[in-house]
Amino acid sequence: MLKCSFAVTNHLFIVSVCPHSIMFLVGLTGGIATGKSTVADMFMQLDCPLVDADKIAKEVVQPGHAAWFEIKRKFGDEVIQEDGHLKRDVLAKVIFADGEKRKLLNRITHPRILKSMLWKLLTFVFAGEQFVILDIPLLYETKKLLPYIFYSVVIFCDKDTQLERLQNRNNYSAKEAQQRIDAQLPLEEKCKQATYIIDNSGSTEETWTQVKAVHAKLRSCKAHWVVRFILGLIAFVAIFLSFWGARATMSLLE
Ligand SMILES: CC(C)(COP(=O)(O)OP(=O)(O)OC[C@H]1O[C@@H](n2cnc3c(N)ncnc32)[C@H](O)[C@@H]1O)[C@@H](O)C(=O)NCCC(=O)NCCS
Ligand SMILES: Nc1ncnc2c1ncn2[C@@H]1O[C@H](COP(=O)(O)OP(=O)(O)OP(=O)(O)O)[C@@H](O)[C@H]1O
Repeated sequence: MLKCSFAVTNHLFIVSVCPHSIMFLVGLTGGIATGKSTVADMFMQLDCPLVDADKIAKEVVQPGHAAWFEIKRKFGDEVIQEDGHLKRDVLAKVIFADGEKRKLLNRITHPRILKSMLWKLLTFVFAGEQFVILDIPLLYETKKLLPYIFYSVVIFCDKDTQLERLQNRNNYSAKEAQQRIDAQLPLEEKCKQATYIIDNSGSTEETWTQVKAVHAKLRSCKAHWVVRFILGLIAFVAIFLSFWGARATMSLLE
C-alpha cells in the first residue's frame, strides 16, 4: 500500500513537474562505452544542464545508504571492501555473468537512482532551464522515464570500435567486454527509437560537429514556451476568478 502510494506520488511528481513543459527532457543514451560520457561532457561545455545516472548510481550505494545495506545483505561481504565501499569490479563480474543477479541489483538501485534524479531535476525547474539532458545508459531497458522524454539522443559507434574502446578503458578480456555489451538492448534497437543519432565511431572532432548540430536544434525548440504560456494563462484566470469571486461575496454581504 505504502509502496503503491509512493509510486503514484512519484508519477504525479514527474507528470506535474517535467512533461516537456516548464522545461523539456532530453534523454542521452547508447551502448556501454559508445561515448555517452564523452558527448555529455561536450554538451556541458555548451552550457547544457545535465543529470548523470551513472554518477547518481555511485552516490546511492555509498556506505551507510539503504541500497548499500541491501547489497551487503543480498550479495554478501565479498562485494564490500575493508573501508566499506563496494568492490565494484567484483560486483560487476557477478551481475554481468548472471541475469537474475543483475535484475536483483537493478531492483535495489534503480528506484533510488530515479528518486535522486527527480530531486536534481527539480532544482533545474527552479533555475528556469529550457531543457535538461538526462544521461541514462539504460533509458530504453528500464523505460521508466521514457514517457517524459521529449527528444532522445543515442550515441552510436560501430561494434568493433565499441568492443575495442571498452576493453582498452576497463582492461577487460574480449569475453568480459562482450558480456557487458550483451547485458543491454542491441544498439541498433536503441538507434531505431532515437530522435537524433550521434555517430561517435570516428574522431572526437567529428563528434563535436554532430553535438553542435544537435545542440542548435535543441536550443531552437520552443516546446517549453507553449506550455509555459498555457500555465501562465491558467494561473491568470484562476487569480482573476478568485478576485472576482471575493468581490462578489463582499458586495452581497454589504
Ligand atoms: C555493476 C556496477 C557496480 C559496476 O560498476 P563500474 O564502476 O564497473 O561501472 P559503471 O557504474 O561506471 O557503469 C558503466 C556502464 O555499465 C553499464 N551498466 C551498469 N549497470 C548496468 C546494468 N545493471 N545493466 C546493464 N548495463 C549496466 C552502463 O552502460 C554503464 O554506463 C555498477 O554499474 C552498478 O551499480 N550498476 C547498477 C546500477 C545501474 O543500473 N547503473 C546504470 C545507470 S542507471
Ligand atoms: N571519438 C572517440 N575517439 C576515441 N576514443 C573515444 C572517443 N569517444 C570516446 N572514446 C573513449 O572510449 C571510451 C568510452 O567512452 P565513454 O566513457 O565516453 O563511454 P560511455 O558510453 O560513457 O561508457 P559507459 O557506458 O561505460 O558509461 C573512453 O575511454 C573514451 O575516452
